Amino acid sequence: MVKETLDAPYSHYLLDAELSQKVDHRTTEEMDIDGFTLMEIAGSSAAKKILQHNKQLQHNVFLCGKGNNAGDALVVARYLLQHDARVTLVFISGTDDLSKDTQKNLKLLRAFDKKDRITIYEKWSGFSAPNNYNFIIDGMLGTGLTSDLRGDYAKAVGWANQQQHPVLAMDIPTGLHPDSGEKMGKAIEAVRTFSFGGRKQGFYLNDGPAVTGTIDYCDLPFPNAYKEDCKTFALDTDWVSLPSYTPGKHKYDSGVLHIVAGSEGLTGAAIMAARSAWAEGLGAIIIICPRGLLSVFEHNLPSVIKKPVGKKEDYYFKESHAEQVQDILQEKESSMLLGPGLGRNTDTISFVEQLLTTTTTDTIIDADGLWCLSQLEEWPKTDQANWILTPHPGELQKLIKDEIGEGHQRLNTVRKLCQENNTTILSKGMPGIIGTPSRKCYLTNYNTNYFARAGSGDVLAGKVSAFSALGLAADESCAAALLNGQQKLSSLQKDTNKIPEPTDFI
Ligand SMILES: NC(=O)C1=CN([C@@H]2O[C@H](COP(=O)(O)OP(=O)(O)OC[C@H]3O[C@@H](n4cnc5c(N)ncnc54)[C@H](OP(=O)(O)O)[C@@H]3O)[C@@H](O)[C@H]2O)[C@H](O)CC1
Ligand SMILES: [K+]
Repeated sequence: MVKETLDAPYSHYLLDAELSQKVDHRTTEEMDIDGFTLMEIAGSSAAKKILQHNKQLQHNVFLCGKGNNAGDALVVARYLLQHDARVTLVFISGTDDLSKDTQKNLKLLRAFDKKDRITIYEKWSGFSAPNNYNFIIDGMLGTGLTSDLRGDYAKAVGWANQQQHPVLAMDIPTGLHPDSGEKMGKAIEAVRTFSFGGRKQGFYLNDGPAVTGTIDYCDLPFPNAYKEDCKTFALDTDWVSLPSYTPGKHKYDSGVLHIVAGSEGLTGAAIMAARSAWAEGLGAIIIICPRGLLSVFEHNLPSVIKKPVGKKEDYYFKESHAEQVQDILQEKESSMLLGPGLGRNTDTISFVEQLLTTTTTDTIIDADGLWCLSQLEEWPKTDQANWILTPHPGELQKLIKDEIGEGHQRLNTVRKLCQENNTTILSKGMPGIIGTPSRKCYLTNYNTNYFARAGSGDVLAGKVSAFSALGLAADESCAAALLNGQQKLSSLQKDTNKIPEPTDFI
């Protein structure tokens, strides 16, 4: 099994609807903490955060469904009422069928209203918005969403999204699927989402990032052990430590990376990857290339050692080169980056197959290396070899020989592929997904669309390979590379409005 070392704190566990409901259920059943208490904790912590940021609240509109999500909103309403704000409640499904705890909270809210400051609409059709108000609070649907938005729910969401007033969502923007991040017909476009007891996986997939706004995590007293089934985590700089540079005594003590790359006309990718890896402080980078390309690398990469294979007239890798490459790899303990600019000759596919069949070196496979792999009937992976694959969506599709779809489907594909092949995958796209052999997946929490430019993939592959060569485990190498990109992006955005170029991430 590939060694995995990422260990997300519980605050970075991303729940799906099933796990949310299971954790909720176990807490009420086994810990004897009733749902009303959980609702009070959820709603009161959201209310306190709202009041902290907004001292002058005069009037707020609450859109309520009939389940417990509405109960959370009613708790918020009570706190705001206590701070003298007026409250308009709209019950999309009326009040006859409210869940038990939501019913209780409505009764309690009414008991707090001594100054006639609450207006209640029992159905959507009669609702007319007050002239002036601060926020729309979305308490229509949470984890109980089961299908595309029906009837008046869809109308209420459409209305809320057209208003100038910001929408604050309870737990999940109504209409967003908690697991897939897809809009179920329509979804509330929130400026802030108060997420109770755990952020939801769907916030980071598909439409999720566009509609959740700022996510405020509100803790609930759920025992950590109940979350152990969780297999999806948010990747963030606050819990993954990036490696710091420590020079070794000798160049071969400080991390060695072999880059097996290049074919005629395709040397740029390897040059970008080598520069990117070199910037992380490796002791040595050794480019292994077909001998005919030696002068290109000599000219462009003075700090890099070159080990050409084959004859002067070889401009791409052939099967007969595999043994020589394997001998070079065995000279030094190292990681290998296989793929940048390899080209797509039939002989190169055989070379890749032959090399992978024999090598036990930790291998990062990118670009044409992935293409060659996709042409093979079976992956020639030895049990001892640790692989990291770094496909963009098109390459992933080729690898599985099927459609992969958007974020959620891609997440499921990556999870399955990693487990079946005992490999780590850094799946590029929005979000970036790291998949591991144990089925655990990590999702990036920033706009990775900035990397969708030619050359970015080579820079990223260089970083993953550098961190692997520096001794990080496969999952950590991917995480460090993605977070390295996030840090560079945020310092670039602080200093300038320039559209980031791949070289900015070196
Ligand atoms: N996680 C926790 O521990 C806590 C969660 N809280 C909050 O509770 C919600 C989940 O509450 P739940 O009652 O299970 O579900 P919802 O409030 O989301 O709503 C379920 C009702 O919605 C109807 N429904 C479902 N899909 C649709 C749709 N597409 N269109 C219209 N209506 C829909 C459904 O009614 P049916 O009669 O149609 O079946 C449900 O009745 C969670 O998200 C948190 O906000 C607690 O307050 C704290 C602890
Ligand atoms: K909601």
